Amino acid sequence: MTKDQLTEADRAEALPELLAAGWTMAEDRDALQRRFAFKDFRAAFGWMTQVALLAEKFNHHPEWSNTYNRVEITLTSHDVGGLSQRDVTFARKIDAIATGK
Ligand SMILES: C[C@H](O)[C@H](O)[C@H]1CNC2=NC(N)=NC(=O)C2=N1
Repeated sequence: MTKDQLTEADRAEALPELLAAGWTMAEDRDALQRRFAFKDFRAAFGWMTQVALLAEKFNHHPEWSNTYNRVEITLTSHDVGGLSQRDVTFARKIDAIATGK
């Protein structure tokens, strides 16, 4: 997987699907953000635990915060200073876990 920041062509290919799924582009930086709401804290933290294990497996880590049943998550690649293919892949996997796929 490339270590580079996404090109315009990469973005045109990958972003529409993620934006349709509920991700938004951060206003102040090259990053993807999404808010998730779960039934309760247990469900939110259980999901976070699965995402944390995934993050360790892929050595790609989210910026996130949790308040009771809500999680706000930001994906960006610190080493390239913006979005890389790793963020796209991670976002898709995160969505798959959240929807139980
Ligand atoms: C040393 C280690 O490989 C780096 O710190 C990794 C870990 N997880 C990471 N996660 C994210 N989102 N961006 C990075 O640049 C990054 N770098």
